[in-house]
Amino acid sequence: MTKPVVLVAEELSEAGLAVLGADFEVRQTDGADRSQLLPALADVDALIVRSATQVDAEAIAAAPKLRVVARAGVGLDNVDVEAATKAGVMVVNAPTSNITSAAEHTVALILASARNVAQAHTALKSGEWKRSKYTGVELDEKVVGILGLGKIGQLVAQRLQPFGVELIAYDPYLQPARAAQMGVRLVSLDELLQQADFITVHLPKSKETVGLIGDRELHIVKPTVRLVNVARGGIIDENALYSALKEGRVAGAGIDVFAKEPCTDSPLFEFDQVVATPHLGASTHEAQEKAGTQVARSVKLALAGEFVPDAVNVQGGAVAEDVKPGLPLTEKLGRIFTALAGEVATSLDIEVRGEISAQDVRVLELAALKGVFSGVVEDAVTYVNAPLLAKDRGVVVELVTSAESPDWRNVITVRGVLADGRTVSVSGTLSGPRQITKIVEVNGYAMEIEPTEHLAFFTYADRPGIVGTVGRLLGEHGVNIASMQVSRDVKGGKALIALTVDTAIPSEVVEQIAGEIGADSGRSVDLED
Ligand SMILES: NC(=O)C1=CN([C@@H]2O[C@H](COP(=O)(O)OP(=O)(O)OC[C@H]3O[C@@H](n4cnc5c(N)ncnc54)[C@H](O)[C@@H]3O)[C@@H](O)[C@H]2O)C=CC1
Ligand SMILES: O=C(O)C(=O)COP(=O)(O)O
Repeated sequence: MTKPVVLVAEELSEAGLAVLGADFEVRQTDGADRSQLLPALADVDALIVRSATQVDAEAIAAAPKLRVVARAGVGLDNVDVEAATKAGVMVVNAPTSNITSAAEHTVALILASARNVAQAHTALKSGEWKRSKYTGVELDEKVVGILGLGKIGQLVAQRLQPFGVELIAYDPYLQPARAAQMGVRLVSLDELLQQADFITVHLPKSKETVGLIGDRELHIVKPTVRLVNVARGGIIDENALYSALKEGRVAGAGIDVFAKEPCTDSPLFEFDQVVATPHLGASTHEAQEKAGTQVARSVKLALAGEFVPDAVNVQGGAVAEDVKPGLPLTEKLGRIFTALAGEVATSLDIEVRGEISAQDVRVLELAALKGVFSGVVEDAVTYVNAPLLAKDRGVVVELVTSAESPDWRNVITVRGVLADGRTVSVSGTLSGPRQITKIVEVNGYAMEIEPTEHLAFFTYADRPGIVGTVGRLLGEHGVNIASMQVSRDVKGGKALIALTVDTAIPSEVVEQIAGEIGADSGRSVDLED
């Protein structure tokens, strides 16, 4: 079997490569070079990048086999998540891998700016012993304004507290009480600009935040203010900052990120009071090891078709331990549903009953849809595009939960209404300490069978001799029965035979059996990949 191909388009830690191990063919390319990147994408299953690779719609279109884009770091502004979602490609990042490093680098730039470390260093090494020129300012009793009190903003706040600063922040998406717990007072953007002696930016780059600190804003700051940006270039408008520095409306700046990178000739470099680093916020051994191993694990999970907690374009977050075993079961229920229905339903209910309904089970809806559409569309169906496939086909999907489950501790049902009004349903459960999966209901008939690779279901008028006929016909075609169950509504009413068999039943044999027993319906289901 050929190994899945993982294209590593930027430097990835040894530890990350080690996690990928021997199960993958790992290729390297320079993601910043389009002429290398685009052809290299032709047959890759996964792509790992940092901030220098533009994973835009063109790159995604150049990668027809691509299943996951992994960003070994935080910012996803270089990945077109919408285009990836449309193509069914999962996008993951490593959201906490480098936040400590970014926060520490921020503190380094704040202190470097306050005490002219870089300028004095350069002067001294070129033979100048200048002390008064590089007189700085203390942090003690100063006001530090944090733009964006998210993961990194909060770590910066914690780290600056012991310096005796007053902390204020602008973040309209955070509760003031939560900020107060961290010793930070939430204020409006203008209040922050007017009050702060140091301003540090920790916002994501978005339509809203690009240019958030522009000309107007830099006219209302204190002239003694020092600005630090370890978030993304362009959030502080570079031209506006240039003018403000030139006109003495800003005292200094510490800049790690630029509107266009790499950047080696920014006009900002002409100012002695600007200390700059080449996007080094995440560049520590520790952060790179964490980012590399986290994304490598996510890539492995994604390519194995498993749930990936760090995925950003599919329901993320931790899946409760009790819910995890329900994922493969629910996907199988979806596939059985489609085999039984033989067509796309107009509406689908994913019902989760019993103890697990107390957990966040939304991911089970995705698993069901993945199963339902797996046999239907040509393209690979993933947790990412399954909801889009349902939407495109006008299938109304509802997740229903209930704590009540009279017969089983937990039951998951996929039930759908077809165009002619018929209802098709299939239910499964996980039982015992080993979480054995069982199908416990099909179209209203109770049963207990394992969802093995090959299944078949026949509905017919209840009468003697049917089991024998089914057994004989399968035997004649060399299909070995592993288990068989008969379930009926009332004696002499309708009955359903559920079979598990060792090999796939050819469709003509299914038809022959259905014909000989006068079945209303006969369906075989193959669950192997
Ligand atoms: N220089 C470097 O090497 C690194 C840079 N970064 C960048 O740092 C930035 C922050 O990262 P995290 O703290 O992990 O993100 P986060 O998502 O945890 O925090 C962002 C915060 O900004 C707030 N926010 C969003 N839009 C806003 C708006 N329009 N106005 C005010 N507040 C707004 C959010 O409510 C949130 O609290 C990102 O841009 C990321 O790409 C991250 C790691 C390393
Ligand atoms: O994680 C982030 O958002 C960063 O900015 C780090 O970028 P990098 O991985 O160092 O190219």
